[in-house]
Amino acid sequence: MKPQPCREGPRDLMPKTLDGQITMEKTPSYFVTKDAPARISAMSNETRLIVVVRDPVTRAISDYTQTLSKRPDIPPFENLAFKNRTRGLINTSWSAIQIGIYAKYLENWLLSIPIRNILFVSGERLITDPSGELGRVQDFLGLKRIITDKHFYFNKTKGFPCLKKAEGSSKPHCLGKTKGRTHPNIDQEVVQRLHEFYRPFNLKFYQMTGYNFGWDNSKRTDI
Ligand SMILES: Nc1ncnc2c1ncn2[C@@H]1O[C@H](COP(=O)(O)OS(=O)(=O)O)[C@@H](OP(=O)(O)O)[C@H]1O
Repeated sequence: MKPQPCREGPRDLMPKTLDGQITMEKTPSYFVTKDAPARISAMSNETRLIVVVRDPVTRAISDYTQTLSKRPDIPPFENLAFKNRTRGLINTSWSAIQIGIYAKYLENWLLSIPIRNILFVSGERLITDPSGELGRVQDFLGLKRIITDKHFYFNKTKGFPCLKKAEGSSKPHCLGKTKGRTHPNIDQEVVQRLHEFYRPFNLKFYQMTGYNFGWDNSKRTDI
């Protein structure tokens, strides 16, 4: 059977772009969607990807916190994270755990997209140095560095950097309530076991991207 033309592909859903304009689309789940790389590559070989990654252990806890906010009756993180806690067997079929195996997903992307077309942004540095990370984003997209540290301030109440002025307004703007939630306290032994679990995958990811994200307490190097 011949493949049918894809009608509702990402391109059909995007606004028309004039020369000199860049259209951006943000769908975090693309990173872990098997067919996304080939479909995006078939759509245009000029597509650039920006992937924000954070320590997979924190990511798993953040993912759990998000689910917990919608379904407060779910079991504790510690129960979901293991297939067998006594034996320290991690439940890799739980999506919160699986998505953090970044190297596995990146391998699939690299079958369709050259690594030079992918920018990896450190989720940790996006918080500690938002203008630095956004500087890299602007360079990667071939844009003039318009956004600088002058645009941000640290909001103590939110506990995160916020914009001094939102676009089209003179008022400060922080991200909404669903960004920067307080995480539940997780048993430190479980956190430790998860760090051990991710370590080889993280090291592979550092090798593939050429950047040590510093999630394994080893020396961090700049891109
Ligand atoms: N400036 C600023 N303000 C608030 N939050 C910030 C900021 N920069 C990065 N972060 C981190 O972004 C995390 C939420 O992103 P999401 O996981 O919802 O992103 S997405 O679902 O992939 O779109 C969110 O994760 P949680 O802390 O677990 O809520 C934040 O840690």
